[in-house]
Amino acid sequence: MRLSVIGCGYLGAVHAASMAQLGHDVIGIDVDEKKIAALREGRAPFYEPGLPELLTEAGATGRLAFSTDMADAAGADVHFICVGTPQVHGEFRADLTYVNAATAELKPHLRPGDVVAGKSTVPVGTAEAIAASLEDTGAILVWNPEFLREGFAVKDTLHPDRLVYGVPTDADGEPTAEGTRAKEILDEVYATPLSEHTPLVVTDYATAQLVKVAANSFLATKISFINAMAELCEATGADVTRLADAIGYDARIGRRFLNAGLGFGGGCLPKDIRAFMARAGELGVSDALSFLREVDSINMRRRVRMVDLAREVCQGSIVGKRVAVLGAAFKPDSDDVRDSPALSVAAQMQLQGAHVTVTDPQAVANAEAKWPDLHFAATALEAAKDADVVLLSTEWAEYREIDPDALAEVVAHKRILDGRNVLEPAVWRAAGWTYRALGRP
Ligand SMILES: NC(=O)C1=CN([C@@H]2O[C@H](COP(=O)(O)OP(=O)(O)OC[C@H]3O[C@@H](n4cnc5c(N)ncnc54)[C@H](O)[C@@H]3O)[C@@H](O)[C@H]2O)C=CC1
Ligand SMILES: O=C(O)[C@H]1O[C@H](OP(=O)(O)OP(=O)(O)OC[C@H]2O[C@@H](n3ccc(=O)[nH]c3=O)[C@H](O)[C@@H]2O)[C@H](O)[C@@H](O)[C@@H]1O
Repeated sequence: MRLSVIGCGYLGAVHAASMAQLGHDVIGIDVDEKKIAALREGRAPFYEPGLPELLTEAGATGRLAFSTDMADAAGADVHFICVGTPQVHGEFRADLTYVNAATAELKPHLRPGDVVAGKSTVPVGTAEAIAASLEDTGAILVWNPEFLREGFAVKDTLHPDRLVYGVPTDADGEPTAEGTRAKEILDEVYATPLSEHTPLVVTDYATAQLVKVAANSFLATKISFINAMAELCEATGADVTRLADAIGYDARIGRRFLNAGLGFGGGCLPKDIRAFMARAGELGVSDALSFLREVDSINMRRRVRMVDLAREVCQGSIVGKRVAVLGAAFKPDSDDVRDSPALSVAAQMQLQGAHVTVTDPQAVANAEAKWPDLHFAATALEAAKDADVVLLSTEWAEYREIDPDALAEVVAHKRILDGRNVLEPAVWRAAGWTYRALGRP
């Protein structure tokens, strides 16, 4: 099939390349000329494992092209909307400027029967408004939320846990004739994953939009739950990692997403729970989501607590202290620094008078662009030179496996803060280090 993917960021670039890999003819559109220039040369504009290979393979087939001109989307059977929906500065709600602009720019190029598939994460009600705005084109809007994780984006796109289509429905909630037609077209797009027995949920617009923010809210809640337990562990001398293991053996709870530490960041979970709260307020049901306020607060408290912990290990003050921060990305295997807990803590410590040097295997350039006042180093050993305290803030494999003796050679004081609860305390203590973590003795 002929597909267009509008917005070629972390979601769209992977979606475009993956769809070409599935055998479709794909045109990726973005307003960012640099991004499109890189993609045209078969280079990934950001770090995502597997994407460079996919771009090379799919590019070689001639099925994958990129453009900054929306007119090049004309003629596609399905147009995927993958533009950003960031948090409005200073408010909780989502900024729909890009979604609205992209659909308005696409509109003149739509033919009756074309499918427009929204993948961006939006407040419930957005799909209905877009469908109304496109009504006179005869195109059919489907809401097709995306659940990929950065770092696993290629695998998650080619082998998703589930697919969700929000289609036009009648008064009984059943797909209309247009809804059924759109489902058939999307089934063709996703024929390969569907043939792998990927569960498919076909529903109305409102449910499809809510599925996405409900899923992210649940994940955020799970992380904040274990971080709340970490606070209790800290007050009682208990170990949150053992607690997570023990409750995680209950299949109803499950161990995944129970890793306590610096909490969640990134371009999605924080802004999605806030936008969800804002939307609930507009709908007059803010009480239903008041718990998300606490989820957010628990999460943000972790960052503050980590700065306090640094102060504690430095005998009460970090002023003038050299702090090495291992990790800038919001999670390992990504160069994304949007709302990164690592950088947020690094910046706080710097603001409070510490001399902070940050390193990351992939995210230094993005981090430097966002926080030019911080110092950066290429490697952990370089960052840790003469450090009074080292903070492991993003659990990249190379930091999890770092040798305490090698690190000891370069630091001024052997003090390690394990912001992700991934180091073995006994090993570090045996090597003469002061080891501290959030929720672990
Ligand atoms: N990053 C992720 O892992 C996931 C993101 N999402 C959602 O997908 C959406 C996109 O997220 P990301 O890819 O992370 O954002 P991003 O910021 O990396 O990419 C958005 C892209 O849209 C482009 N764009 C903006 N206006 C445009 C227009 N009028 N026409 C064409 N392109 C335009 C931007 O230049 C940018 O390259 C958001 O709603 C996000 O919540 C959903 C699931 C996973
Ligand atoms: O909507 C989105 O964009 C995506 O948001 C998240 O994916 P992502 O942001 O890539 O990363 P996660 O793996 O969910 O991690 C988010 C944050 O939570 C933190 N985290 C994760 C797991 C955990 O146990 N503890 C924890 O603190 C991570 O360090 C990271 O900062 C969801 O997992 C995806 O399903 C969703 O599609």
